[in-house]
Amino acid sequence: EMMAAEPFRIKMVEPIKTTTKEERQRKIKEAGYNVFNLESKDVYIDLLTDSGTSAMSDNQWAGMMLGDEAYAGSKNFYNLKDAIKEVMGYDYFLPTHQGRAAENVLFQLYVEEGNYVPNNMHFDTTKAHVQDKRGRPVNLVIDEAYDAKKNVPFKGNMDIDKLDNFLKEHSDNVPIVLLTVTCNSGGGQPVSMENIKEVSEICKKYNKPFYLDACRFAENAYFIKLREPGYADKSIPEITREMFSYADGCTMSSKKDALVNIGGFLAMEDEKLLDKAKVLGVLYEGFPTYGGMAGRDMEAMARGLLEVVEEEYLQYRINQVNYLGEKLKEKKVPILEPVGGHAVYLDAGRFLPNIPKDQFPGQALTVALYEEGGIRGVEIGTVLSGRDPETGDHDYPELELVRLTIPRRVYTYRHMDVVAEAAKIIHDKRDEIGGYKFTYEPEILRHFTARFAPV
Ligand SMILES: CC1=C(O)/C(=C\N=C(/Cc2ccc(O)c(F)c2)C(=O)O)C(COP(=O)(O)O)=CN1
Repeated sequence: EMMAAEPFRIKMVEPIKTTTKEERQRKIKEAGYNVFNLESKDVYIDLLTDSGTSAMSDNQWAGMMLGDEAYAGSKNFYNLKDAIKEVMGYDYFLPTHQGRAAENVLFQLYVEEGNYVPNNMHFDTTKAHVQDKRGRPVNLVIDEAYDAKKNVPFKGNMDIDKLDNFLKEHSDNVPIVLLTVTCNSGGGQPVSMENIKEVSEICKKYNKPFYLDACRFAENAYFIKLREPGYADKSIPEITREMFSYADGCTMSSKKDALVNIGGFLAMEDEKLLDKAKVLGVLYEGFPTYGGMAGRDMEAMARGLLEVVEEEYLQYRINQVNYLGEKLKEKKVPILEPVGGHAVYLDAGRFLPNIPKDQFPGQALTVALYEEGGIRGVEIGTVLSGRDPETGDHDYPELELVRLTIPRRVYTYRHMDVVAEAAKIIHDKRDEIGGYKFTYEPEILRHFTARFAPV
């Protein structure tokens, strides 16, 4: 059947400027070789994150004009409640200003000093908020997740035996079990419905609350439809409702799979939990019918949740990310396989094998991408991983990656070609690339504001 083009036409554009290589070399030096310190105007193709960077639809923008900014009982809150019910099946939710705010509330309710919190893989804000409550994040993803060359359909899966054994040994010290869909730290890899069901059964066996980190739930559902037997003929909402039916609730950063620039929520089945969450919501986010957002933001989010589960959108979204991955593979640039739902992850460890982990190969490749093409990726490796609180040494992750994160409905296939070309040019001269050292290393979430120098 005919190939499909983008399921939209473009009504407004946001001009971007190219810069010269000399300008970029000066800018990145001034930024302490940390792309988080760059100004957006100095970035040509910004692949730092898919979080909050989506393009909204005309339907969502129209919703921005319908903000009911009542302090309590905003109609946008009720529209959002209906959208959450439609797509996730949950009756109760607490709006928050973004995903980490939902994590903050949930973990304050559940996590106490010394607790373990199992997850397939914690992303860094989830890890940071568990640690902020003196808990210990534990990653129990399947071993294949750490083999960048292994092409496995559901690489985000929790290792069920590991989880069972962990709970057998530590059950009294585990207040809650999380599952991140898709698994960002592992390469935007999906979790199968069967695995979600199995995690749910184990949590019931040990009587543990089970929450999904739902940031990229729609992309996860699309992979289930494509790859899992029995789901090819199901609609995306049928699949998403089944996913959430196995969990007690979810944290959600709407900045990803709700197609908005700000916002999030904590959703749950249990009204009593909502009552407890509301107390913290009032303290940290705002009255429970706005939760740190304007009414207009909630309206855009309600409409975004209904749009993100549309199949032709997901087909376009997943195919565009995969296109970049295929282009890079054609050019022999090492990437993590299979290509993720929201990003292509360059395998900096294989790309720059001569740079030791404590000289940050991912950081070196991120800097090179900016200098070569004005492209901003993000290091997902030793820098992001931070230091082990017990040993004080770097908390070395298995993989040294650079995430090329594709915003939703923003860039064209031509932009993908430019990114692949820049990566190829760097790959051809990779022996000239050296490592980096800290000149300033902050205490927590160091990757945001750290400064580096070439060793
Ligand atoms: C699976 C998961 C996330 O991916 C996530 C966020 N992700 C970001 C933004 C980001 C966050 C921290 C960084 O060091 C970073 F460099 C990028 C991202 O790009 O991937 C959050 C938190 O959701 P919030 O951002 O709405 O609070 C919770 N869970």
